[in-house]
Amino acid sequence: QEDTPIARFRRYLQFNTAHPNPNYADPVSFLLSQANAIGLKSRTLEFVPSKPLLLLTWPGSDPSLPSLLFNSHLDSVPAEPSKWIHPPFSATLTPDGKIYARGAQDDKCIAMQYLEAIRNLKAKGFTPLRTVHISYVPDEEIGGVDGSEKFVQSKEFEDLNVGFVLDEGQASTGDEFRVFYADRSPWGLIIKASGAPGHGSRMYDNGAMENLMKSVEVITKFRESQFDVVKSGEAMNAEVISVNPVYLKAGTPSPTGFVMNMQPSEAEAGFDLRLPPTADPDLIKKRIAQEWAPATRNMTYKLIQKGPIRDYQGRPLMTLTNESNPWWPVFKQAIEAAGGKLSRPEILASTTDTRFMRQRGIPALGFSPMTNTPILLHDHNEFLKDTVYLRGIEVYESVISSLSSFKGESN
Ligand code: MET
Ligand SMILES: [Zn+2]
Ligand SMILES: [Zn+2]
Repeated sequence: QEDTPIARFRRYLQFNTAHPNPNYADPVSFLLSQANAIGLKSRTLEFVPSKPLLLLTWPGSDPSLPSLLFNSHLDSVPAEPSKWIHPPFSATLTPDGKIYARGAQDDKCIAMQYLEAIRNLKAKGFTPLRTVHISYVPDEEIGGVDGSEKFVQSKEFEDLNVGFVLDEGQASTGDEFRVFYADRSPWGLIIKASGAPGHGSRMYDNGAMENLMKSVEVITKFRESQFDVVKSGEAMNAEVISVNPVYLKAGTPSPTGFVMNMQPSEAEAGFDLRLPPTADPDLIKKRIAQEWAPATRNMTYKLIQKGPIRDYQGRPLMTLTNESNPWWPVFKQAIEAAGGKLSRPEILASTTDTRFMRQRGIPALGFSPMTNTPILLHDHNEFLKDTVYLRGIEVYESVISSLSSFKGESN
């Protein structure tokens, strides 16, 4: 079997780590064998049975300095194989260099690039001043409750004395690398309507479907108001509140589908809501209770909040990207030293595990070195080009060597 960076990346992509039953054991043992080959220390933590967290360590020459943590998640979102041009866990490499796999961008690329960069730095005889850790965590895609959240609350994490974190970002369609100083907070919203059941032919008020559809209209209006701000150019996507319908559930099932001449007594809809870091969560909660799922329309709702919205001091979860964050210029210069350019720091439209580190006041940036690449996370036919992947390894060599050589004390 070939043993090149691309072959190793493809092997890692071939583990089926999709929810709801991600294979964690096999990718962890693969990563472990890679770590052993490179000569990194390793530990497998299990905060929840069968949900391993792999922690790799490259000790620095001054272990008293705060360390660096490079995080990536092991899991992936599901894929619909029939809608892909190549099977999502085949990691097919096309003649033009595209590697197709669920996870190619989100976020198995960085998982392997961290390792390849360290492999190369070691081969060049580089030794870090600060200790470098890599964490491979479970369950990010379902909120991180049994993964990063438990990890950052653990004694093991405390003992790492982490000074700065890099975690996943998102692809850039242009020549510049993107970097993210905050995420949006993810809420799941389930609204439920109930109403009188009745014959499909009858017209009456306050049916469950009618009540639900009224709410859907109200929410759609709010969605449009937010989207208009983006379309007019006043704000970026990630700077407004997004609310997108993700499922609808109603009707009386029959063997061939649904009973057509009955109006159901219950109807339900699910929404993905994302709040930018400075949004007021209480205001949106009020809006949900009063306008989106009002009891006066026989509606109830459930809000599923995943993770923190503020840090321990009650501040929005944001990492500074100016000179007052001593890691920032070091990171920026490392990108430039690798021949890259960073675009203006952004808020990430989606969500990552960095919110758990930022909650503790640890500076954390989102960064996945992919330029000239379509943004395909959670999409069909997710792919990454081999040349983009290999350039990313060089970028991390620069980033890891610069950050781990940084003498200045940050905290
Ligand atoms: C539900 S927590 C966030 C999981 C995933 N990274 C997302 O942004 O959708
Ligand atoms: Zn991800
Ligand atoms: Zn994802």
